[in-house]
Amino acid sequence: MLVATSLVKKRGEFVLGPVDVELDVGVSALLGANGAGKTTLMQLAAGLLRADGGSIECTAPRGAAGGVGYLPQDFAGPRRPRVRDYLRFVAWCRSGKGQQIREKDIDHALALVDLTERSASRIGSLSGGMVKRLGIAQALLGDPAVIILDEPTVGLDPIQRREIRGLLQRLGEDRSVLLSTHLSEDVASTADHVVALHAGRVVFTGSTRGLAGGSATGRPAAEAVERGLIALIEGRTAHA
Ligand SMILES: Nc1ncnc2c1ncn2[C@@H]1O[C@H](COP(=O)(O)OP(=O)(O)OP(=O)(O)O)[C@@H](O)[C@H]1O
Repeated sequence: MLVATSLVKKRGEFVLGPVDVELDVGVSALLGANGAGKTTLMQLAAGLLRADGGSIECTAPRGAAGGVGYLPQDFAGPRRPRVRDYLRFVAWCRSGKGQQIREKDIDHALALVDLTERSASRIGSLSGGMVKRLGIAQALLGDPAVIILDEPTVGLDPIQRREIRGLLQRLGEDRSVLLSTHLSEDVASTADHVVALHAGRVVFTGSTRGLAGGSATGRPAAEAVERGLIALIEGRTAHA
C-alpha cells in the first residue's frame, strides 16, 4: 500500500503538492501532461528524493515482503555485465551484505519479463525493449509489495506492450503497482485506479471507469480514458 499525506516537494520554480493519495492493492495509473510532476512523485515514493513537507510511505500487507521496486524512466543499466550477473548484483545490494542470493528469485524475475533465454547476454547487446524488460525485472527482485514503474511500455513493440500489460495485471493481483504512462491503452487495459496530476496538484483520484465516464462494468475504451484526461487538463487550464 502507498500512502502520501500532505506531501510537498519543491524543485526550482515547480512545486508538487500538497498531495494526499492512498493506493491499495491493484494497478494505479499516474497521469498528467509533461511536467505535471509524475516522476517527482514516483521518486519520492521510491525514496530517491526527500520530501519538503508531509510524508509518503509504502507498506506491505501483514506477512508479505516489504519494500519498493522502482523502474526509472531512463533505465539503461550498465552495458558490460551479463543479464543474470547484473540481476544477481542488484539482488545482493537489496538483500544486505553477506546474504545468500536465491537463484530461483533471479530465474523467476527473468521468466516474468521473458528474458530467460538472454540471461547470459551482455546488457549492451540487448534491444531497447529488452533493456526495458530488464529494468522491470530488477524492480521485481525481492518481491516488493509496492512496484513503481515510470513509463514501462515506452520503446516496446506492440506485442511486448501487450505482454507487459498482462504482467502488470498479474502483479496487481496481490501488490500495489503504480505506473506512469502517456498511453491511454495502458490505462484502459491495466489500471483499476487513476491519479491525475496537473501542475503538481492532484486533479483526479478515482476509478478508471470514473475518469472515462463509462458503464459500470468492464474495462473502459482507451479513447474514453483519453477524452476524460483531456477534459480534466483543459478544464484546469481554462480555470488557471
Ligand atoms: N532535477 C530537477 N531540478 C529542478 N527541477 C526539476 C528537476 N527534475 C524535474 N524538475 C522540474 O519538476 C517539474 C516536474 O517534472 P517531472 O519530471 O516530475 O514531470 P513529469 O510529469 O514526470 O513529466 P514527463 O511526463 O515529461 O516525464 C518540471 O517543471 C521539471 O522541470
